Amino acid sequence: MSTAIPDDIGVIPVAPSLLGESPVWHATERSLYWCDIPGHKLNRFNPASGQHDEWAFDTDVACCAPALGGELLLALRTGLVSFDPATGRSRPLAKPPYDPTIERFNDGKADPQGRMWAGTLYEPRDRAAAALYCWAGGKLTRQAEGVTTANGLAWSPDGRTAYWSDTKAHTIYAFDFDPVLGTLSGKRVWVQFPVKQPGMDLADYGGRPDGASVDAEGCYWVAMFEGARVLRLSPRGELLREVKLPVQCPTMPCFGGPDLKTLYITTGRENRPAEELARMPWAGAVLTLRVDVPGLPANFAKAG
Ligand SMILES: O=C1O[C@H](CS(=O)(=O)O)[C@@H](O)[C@H](O)[C@H]1O
Repeated sequence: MSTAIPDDIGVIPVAPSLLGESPVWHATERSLYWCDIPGHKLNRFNPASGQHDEWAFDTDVACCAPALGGELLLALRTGLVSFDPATGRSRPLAKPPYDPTIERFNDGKADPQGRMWAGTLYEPRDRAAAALYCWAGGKLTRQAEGVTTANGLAWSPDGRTAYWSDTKAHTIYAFDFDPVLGTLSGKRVWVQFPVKQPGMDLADYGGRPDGASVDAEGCYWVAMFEGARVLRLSPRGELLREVKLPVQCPTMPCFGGPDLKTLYITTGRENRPAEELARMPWAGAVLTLRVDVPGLPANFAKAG
């Protein structure tokens, strides 16, 4: 029997992604963009008109950020590009700073000053060899390391705290962020979730921290991959709210709509058991939830 969809949860009427990620509300286009990483697609949906567009790539499309000038910055497995949705053309910006046969970009977004940040996923997952890179002034530089699956990048409303997570370690870190220099310091564990034990039943597991977004009160909304829920954490890391979802693998929430009070949540279905997909047929869809506190608007990246 399939899990009932709660009254407060909506579903965007678009075919499911294999692994939806990096939802971002484009304020000037009044549209939501998101990536399907292994599906090699970038999606755009305008909720007012119902128009859906998609663009296919020949590699993994990890994350996207709207850019000044109408383009988008995309972190592909094969490097960073500036993509023009009007023409479908990509302009290469930077080569991958890793071996793309075993590593790829993962979660990323623009900071409040327009630098583009993207973390990586180290696919052998046998050591914490993934890192965080920043694109600014025409250069891609390594800014943090020591994780396996980089995720959860977000900034506090004053732009002085940066959040970053390692999904595999079930850990969210906080850093002091220098908005002028764009540097991270003072790395500390901000929230540690219980790690999944071998053979653990998913009903007894809360999930691991995946993508995230911050609201206007500085609270951190995080998708709990395999935990069928999103959480709202206070700036002190306390649990303020849990929203149960009708899919096992939410991947990232973002705020959108003209009032920034719709939470859009990407989800995944890749490699999930058939029994789970039969029970949770919305896996891979983008879910929606109205919230009381608006989100911070998405930052626009600078291509150059
Ligand atoms: O590939 C991905 O997978 C992880 C989920 S897992 O912890 O590796 O199982 C997800 O967090 C990540 O965002 C995604 O790109």
